[in-house]
Amino acid sequence: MSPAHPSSTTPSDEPRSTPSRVLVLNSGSSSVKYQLFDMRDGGRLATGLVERIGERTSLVRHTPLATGGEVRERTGPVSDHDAALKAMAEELAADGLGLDSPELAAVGHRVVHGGKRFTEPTVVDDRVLAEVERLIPVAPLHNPANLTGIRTAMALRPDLPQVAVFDTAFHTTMPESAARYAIDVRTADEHRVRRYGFHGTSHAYVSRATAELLGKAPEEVNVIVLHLGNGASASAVRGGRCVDTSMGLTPLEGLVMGTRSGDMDPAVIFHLMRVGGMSADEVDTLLNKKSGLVGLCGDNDMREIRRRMDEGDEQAKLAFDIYIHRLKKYIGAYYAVLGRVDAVAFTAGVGENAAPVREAAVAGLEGMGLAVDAGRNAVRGDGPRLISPEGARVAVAVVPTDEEREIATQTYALVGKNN
Ligand SMILES: Nc1ncnc2c1ncn2[C@@H]1O[C@H](COP(=O)(O)OP(=O)(O)O)[C@@H](O)[C@H]1O
Ligand SMILES: CC(=O)OP(=O)(O)O
Ligand SMILES: [Mg+2]
Repeated sequence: MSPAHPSSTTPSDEPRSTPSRVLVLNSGSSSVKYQLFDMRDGGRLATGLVERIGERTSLVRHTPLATGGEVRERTGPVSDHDAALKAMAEELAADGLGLDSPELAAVGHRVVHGGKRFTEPTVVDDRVLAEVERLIPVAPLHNPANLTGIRTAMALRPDLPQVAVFDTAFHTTMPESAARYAIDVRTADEHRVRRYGFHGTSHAYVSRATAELLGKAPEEVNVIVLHLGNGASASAVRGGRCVDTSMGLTPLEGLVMGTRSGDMDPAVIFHLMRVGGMSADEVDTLLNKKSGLVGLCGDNDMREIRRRMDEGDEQAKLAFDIYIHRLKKYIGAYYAVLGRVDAVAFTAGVGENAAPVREAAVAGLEGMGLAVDAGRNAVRGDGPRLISPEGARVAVAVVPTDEEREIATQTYALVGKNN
């Protein structure tokens, strides 16, 4: 692929090497996170985020790792995703790492909903854009932001491959018995109602990294992955392939999350509409944005919930107990689905940092071979680590996820293959 523009970062008299940088965009409903990688050595050149998009106090934070410069941070209104991506492009350009760089090989995008069709990372063309757009009704918080990210990057660098890496892809191996809801088959098929699952890039990465931690090949191990971030999901991975996951048609099903309810009797919705007089949109907002931990106790950050619990706050304690109860149910369910479990891996913001959550989730499961060693659980660290006692039948581990690196790896592999 030939670069479109000359760049200030590469003196014109130097021979140009094959482009080896990948920019990864993870656009959420109100934030854009980005990372720039040099794929020759896997080094991170820059990372950044734009938060609270659409508010007056949006935050832009850029960390120029390549130059070793100071973290740059500013607050002020960033009106929409388009503006957020322009802010990102400016920050990168200020470090000589702009999108016009001939060293950029591709942009990798996290796309949350890819339906049933996309089982692999895919170079974006009009057909892909149309399909991601068609799926907006089942990922209203995520797919529109993902599309804006792709379109803006395309406008800035029309010559560059844009690669979509789908949250749903890893889960397409689920058997029909796990993927189907027990509803009328014709209605389900007509409206493509089935369980797709999300956070797949993280579940794939963490299940592989867990096998590595155990010194085994992915094909040899069965792992339960607990991705506990603001959005949260569990998966059952047999020999490297996903056989069940807790999120469904949309990222609302399953575990208790920061702002989402997770599982409940679907009749709650009819009840709220018929008896509570709420509209479909109001119930949607209630369950996606005002439920979960924030709905139960007013806070969605596990740090704040633990702090309140330390002060004897009963509401925070109940929210924590409900969160843990659901988590434990999924561990049990996936143990049964897998039959044999080699490891349970905790990951994402809560899973990697909240030792009390890990301890409580596994408490009482000694009969299943699951236990946490208090000393090991209390150790803070960056890398994958075991927290189960020596000689435990089932390994319990903390395995930090790295969705951006995984997206970069998949993007670079695909672009390399196509060249
Ligand atoms: N030190 C910590 N202790 C407990 N919980 C933490 C800690 N750091 C982060 N978290 C939790 O992680 C959440 C964010 O997780 P993250 O995986 O970054 O979410 P997302 O990618 O969905 O935005 C926070 O809302 C908070 O609940
Ligand atoms: C799919 C999903 O829930 O993503 P996130 O955790 O980034 O909101
Ligand atoms: Mg996340």
